[in-house]
Amino acid sequence: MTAKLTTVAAIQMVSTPDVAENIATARRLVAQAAGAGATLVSLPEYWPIMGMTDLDKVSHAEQPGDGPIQHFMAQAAREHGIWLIGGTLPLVSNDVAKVMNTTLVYKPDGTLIERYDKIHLFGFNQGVEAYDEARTIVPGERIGSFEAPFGRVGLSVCYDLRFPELYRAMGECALIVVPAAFTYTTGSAHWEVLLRARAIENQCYVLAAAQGGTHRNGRRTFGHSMLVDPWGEVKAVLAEGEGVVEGAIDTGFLAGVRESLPALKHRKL
Ligand SMILES: O=C(O)CCC(=O)C(=O)O
Repeated sequence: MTAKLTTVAAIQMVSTPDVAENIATARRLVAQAAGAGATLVSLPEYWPIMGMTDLDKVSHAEQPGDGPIQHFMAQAAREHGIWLIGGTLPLVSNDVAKVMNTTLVYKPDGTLIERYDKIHLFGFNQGVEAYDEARTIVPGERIGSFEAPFGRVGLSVCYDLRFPELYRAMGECALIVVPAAFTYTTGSAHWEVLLRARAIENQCYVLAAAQGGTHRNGRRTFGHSMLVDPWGEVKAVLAEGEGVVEGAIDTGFLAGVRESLPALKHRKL
């Protein structure tokens, strides 16, 4: 296979409770990424709505295939001719009190090609800081991936990053994406090491688009959107605030890492 270079981008946001405002921000940052040459762009987890209570996400959930958030994503993919990984948005679930935390993937012609519902729901209680996604989210049950021109792309969301068996179950991917809204507390301790570990053990690129900053309800997210290469090196990173992180997927480098250190072939289990 001839080596191929593809520019990819992670969008970092500090999303607000205002869906229209977040769509306007995403529109501007996706255009910036595409203008700089990215042909695959990922938005962060909960990019259309953050900084309220978790329960408020339920009232903003869209029906699959309908609503301003999905309309924007399909239109942005088509307008820029990019693969768009739509971070996550709240979609209605079969429980009226809960949503699915969902990644939708659009092809460059704006067609929806994949849906992944976050499987692992975050729970954390340190006394002053506590989260329990299971109160408002229904977990997904199906692994998500799709074929891009440079290879297979595996889908995961935020807390999923802590479960290496999910990535093994995807099969060999050239790229794993991790839209996230990591807490500042757990992110400063674990985010980079987990992303680099997933890249090293799966010998693939990892693109993580994050929320990064202080949201209107006072919640602080860790940011540090990044691209990690299959050797585990961080190629690009943005610590905090809105912006775009860009880098290249190099299939020649990927093949070289797998050839010189054939750990994936040496698996016994
Ligand atoms: O795993 C973590 O430390 C953070 C996860 C998280 O914030 C989430 O899944 O929303």
